[in-house]
Amino acid sequence: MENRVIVLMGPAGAGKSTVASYIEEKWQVPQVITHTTRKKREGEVDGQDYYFESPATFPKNHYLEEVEYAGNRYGSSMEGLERGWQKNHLVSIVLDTKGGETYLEKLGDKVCLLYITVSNASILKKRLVGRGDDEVAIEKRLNSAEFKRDLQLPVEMQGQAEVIYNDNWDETKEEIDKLIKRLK
Ligand SMILES: Nc1ncnc2c1ncn2[C@@H]1O[C@H](COP(=O)(O)OP(=O)(O)OP(=O)(O)O)[C@@H](O)[C@H]1O
Ligand SMILES: Nc1nc2c(ncn2[C@@H]2O[C@H](COP(=O)(O)O)[C@@H](O)[C@H]2O)c(=O)[nH]1
Repeated sequence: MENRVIVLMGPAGAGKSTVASYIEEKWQVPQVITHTTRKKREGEVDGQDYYFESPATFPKNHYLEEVEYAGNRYGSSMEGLERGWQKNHLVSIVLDTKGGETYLEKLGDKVCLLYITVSNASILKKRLVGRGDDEVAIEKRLNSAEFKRDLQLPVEMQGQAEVIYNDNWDETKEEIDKLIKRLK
């Protein structure tokens, strides 16, 4: 079987991490862990949700791509991807759309792009509040250029990415199950 990576993109709060956890639990598709300088949210675990870095340690890793998102740095490594592929030929990674474009450029048909969004963007803030995010961090995120950019799938990826509207979790699971059965 050829190695492939499902790249999950979409606006903050759309449900990218929720989908990544679901496909890991239900379909044993491991998640590639990325690096960030962002502060841990309550319940997040180093090495499980992210490799949490300081501004001093972040540049010491070797990245396939790295971005700044709402004032924090994020990066993913080829080593992380290879570690995932040692466990399974199909893995997933959660990236912003800029990272998704880089993956497509660098990895070509090894990449399966999946854009998760919602029909009404006003629900996104409610989901971030419900997740327990800090109020100041939510405002900073919602006002960031990166959040606004990721409200739409960039033109370059239109027609190349699957799009799922995660308005209703039961319906989303059905869509995801169909996609994974095609890729497995
Ligand atoms: N279909 C859904 N209906 C209601 N709540 C949902 C749904 N999907 C996810 N959520 C909830 O919305 C919140 C945000 O989801 P999640 O953390 O997966 O979003 P995300 O896209 O990864 O966000 P971010 O980019 O900010 O990390 C979580 O509390 C999650 O449980
Ligand atoms: N291009 C990359 N984007 C990444 C990476 N790791 C996470 N992300 C994206 O950043 C934002 C914010 O994430 P959050 O956990 O702080 O909510 C989100 O869009 C993620 O998809 C990465 O290594 N590269």
